[in-house]
Amino acid sequence: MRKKIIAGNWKMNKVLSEADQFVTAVSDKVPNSDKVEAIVCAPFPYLSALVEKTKGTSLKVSAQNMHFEENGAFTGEVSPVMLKDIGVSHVVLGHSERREYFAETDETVNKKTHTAFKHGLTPIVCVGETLEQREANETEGLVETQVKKALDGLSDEQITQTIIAYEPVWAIGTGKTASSEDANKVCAHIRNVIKEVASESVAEKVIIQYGGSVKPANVDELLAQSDIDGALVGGASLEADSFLQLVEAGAK
Ligand SMILES: O=C(CO)COP(=O)(O)O
Repeated sequence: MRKKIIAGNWKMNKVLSEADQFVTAVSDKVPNSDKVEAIVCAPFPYLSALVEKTKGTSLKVSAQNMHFEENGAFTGEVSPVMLKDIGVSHVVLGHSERREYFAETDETVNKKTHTAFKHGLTPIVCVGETLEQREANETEGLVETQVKKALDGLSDEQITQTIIAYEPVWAIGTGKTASSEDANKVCAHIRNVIKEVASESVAEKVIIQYGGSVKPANVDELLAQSDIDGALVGGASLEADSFLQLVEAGAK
């Protein structure tokens, strides 16, 4: 039985006092359970403070991006070495907003998955189609390519540890959720792709999240699906109460 992982992606939201209040309200309420894991993906300036504040609790702290190089002349970038050094455990890679606005490609996502593992960070790799691609029936092919390229060259052990987040772009921040059956179909397809590139036993272990307008009202139905092992949540992760409801749903 795979555990559920609920990750709240704050994107570019909150000032430090709000981030601090959120973690104060949430961290002690996250259960220490083998059924659910809870992660907050916070903006870079807060990571260090949040790692300190969550010590001794079950709430994990993730970055939302990083560079693939360890250091060097890359003004404005943050490296995996820095994230590891301050105690961050996870990093979101290839979010559709990074792909759309910041020229992230399958190739850079692949480089980043490799450096993430090199430095002991767990990658949350995002894949998903645009509305245009869905309407052209390209969803499965596109997601397959994104997954294969992101995981290229990783060992089976590393693939087992990778978290994949299926986030249809048209469902992000729009209030439109993929039906749980449609979301599950794509997540099951991703599991098949992993079976092909690694093995059945690896595919059975990999955590595949769904993301796109997940909220307390629809999370139970999504998590009840056979191949959806959690959620990557934007809007509904910004309020402590709503985030905790999502975590509770994952613990059921
Ligand atoms: O992009 C998302 C999480 O990474 C989803 O955002 P929303 O939950 O706001 O649709």
